[in-house]
Amino acid sequence: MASRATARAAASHDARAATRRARVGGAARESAARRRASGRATSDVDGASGRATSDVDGASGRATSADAFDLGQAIGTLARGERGATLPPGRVGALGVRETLEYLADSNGFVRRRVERYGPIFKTALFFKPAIVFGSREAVREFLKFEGELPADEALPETFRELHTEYGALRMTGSRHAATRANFGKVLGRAALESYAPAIGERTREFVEDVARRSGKETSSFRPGAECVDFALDLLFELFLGHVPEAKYKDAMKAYNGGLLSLGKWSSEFKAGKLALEDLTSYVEAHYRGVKARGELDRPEYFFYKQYSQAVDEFDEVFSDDRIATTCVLMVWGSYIEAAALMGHACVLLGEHDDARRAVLREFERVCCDDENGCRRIGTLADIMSMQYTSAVAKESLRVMPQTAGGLRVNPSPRKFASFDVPAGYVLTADPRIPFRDEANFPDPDAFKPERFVPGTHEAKQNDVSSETYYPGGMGQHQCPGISLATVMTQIFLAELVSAFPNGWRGKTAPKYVQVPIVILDREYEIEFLR
Ligand code: HEM
Repeated sequence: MASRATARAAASHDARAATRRARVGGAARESAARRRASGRATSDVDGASGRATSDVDGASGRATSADAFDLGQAIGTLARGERGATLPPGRVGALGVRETLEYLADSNGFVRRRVERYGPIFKTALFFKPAIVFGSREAVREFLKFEGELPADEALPETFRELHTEYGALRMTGSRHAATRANFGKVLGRAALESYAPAIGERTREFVEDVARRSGKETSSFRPGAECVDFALDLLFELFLGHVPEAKYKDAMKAYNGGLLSLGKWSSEFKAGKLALEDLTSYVEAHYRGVKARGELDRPEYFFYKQYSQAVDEFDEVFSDDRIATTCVLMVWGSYIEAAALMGHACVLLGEHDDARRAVLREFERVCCDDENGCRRIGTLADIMSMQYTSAVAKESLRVMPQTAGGLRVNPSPRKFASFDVPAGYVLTADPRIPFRDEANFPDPDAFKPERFVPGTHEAKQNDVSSETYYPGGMGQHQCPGISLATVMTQIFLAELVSAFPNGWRGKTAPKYVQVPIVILDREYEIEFLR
């Protein structure tokens, strides 16, 4: 409670300072760019004299209001041996406590305020580690040239590292990681989506019909934050295990997720998460062995198991049953909250944008409905691929309501990057939220405009998924292999929703979000459908 209050206080202080100092977008970016171009970008404490010199206005050279001496930053600069180095503008502080708490309280706002103040590259602290956050096209391009050599493992918190297990891809590099990713392609690529589509279509229709049945009155209410999470968890269990396990394993998955984000190994959440992981893995391993022993691996519901039964590691050794079971648990964990967050955000955005909602409905009717038979379920990848506008809604939802940051990488030795010095030990992160809000990439960036992502348009070509300006699943070696699955789930959900509730819906209050581990609608937030 106390730390939340501190975070809020820090956030509002910075917001006031930002309002005083900088305008949104162009001017601040230009000023930062000018500082860089003129080589006058300064470290927060002048290396030679120890004087505070932060944030000299790029155009005039006048000192600005942020010049007030910052003791925490001065101590941190000395302790980290950064005197004389030319780091990007920004503040790390002594231990990064203030920045970390502010980030945890409102991560999207945290990045937005700093971009307004410093431009598209700044230093800060993330999870108590000094970090350089960037997002211009040029910086991203330069980063990709060396990103493959950077360890991802060291940037992860200790609790996460242990619970993510030795089989977790986020901890791997090199040939071991490449072999692991080759298997992702088989369970998350095109053939996999083709295989999952009928189950996604069927379960989503049941889910939406259930919501519609709840109330015969004027309106029926829906809590997307809670209900999409529960739905996505069931569905992803079914896609990857071939069935939905009993409730205690769903609770175990939530406890496992809690453990991954716990503050320390001493915490009750970590201990509960560890036990939950053991329970889940034993359960999946026993189930997988049963399927294999009964010769059922070729049944369509066991597509995922089948692929992993043939998976090999970097030495061409087949995966052990234990590894297959752990991978399966990690995949459900890695996907359910992310997919649910996107479903919820897209639902809220469509509720607020009638034109977009009607366009999704028209597209669904064109693909799936006819006068004689009514509207069939979406059941094939071809159906999904032909719903380009609905796909664009999912992509634009990821842009206007980003749910995750980019991946974190630790810089192992001092380097020059984007003309700045980056000391060893700094986290480097290409943050998708920076290009997402850049006018140059997305004109009128605050507006929700799915048309931007309809294939064929100039913006769509420029911002293709995984481009240097649109990378909602991070970039480089650990780039998310599951965005397409989340998008497919969201497309089908939206299509069913607009068709079940053609008069639309609205929030009972303004949307509320939980910020950590990812940005997702609060479980209590309610919308009501209009009949
Ligand atoms: C819209 C939804 C999603 C978003 C925004 C998202 C975002 C991310 C991000 C930011 C990363 C880290 C990249 C990095 O460290 O560079 C990641 C990694 C990963 N994601 Fe997703 N994700 C989503 C959905 C999914 C789904 C549905 C799956 C399915 C299983 C999935 C599986 C993974 C895996 C396995 C990794 C680790 C890849 C590796 O280490 O090589 N994600 N995701």
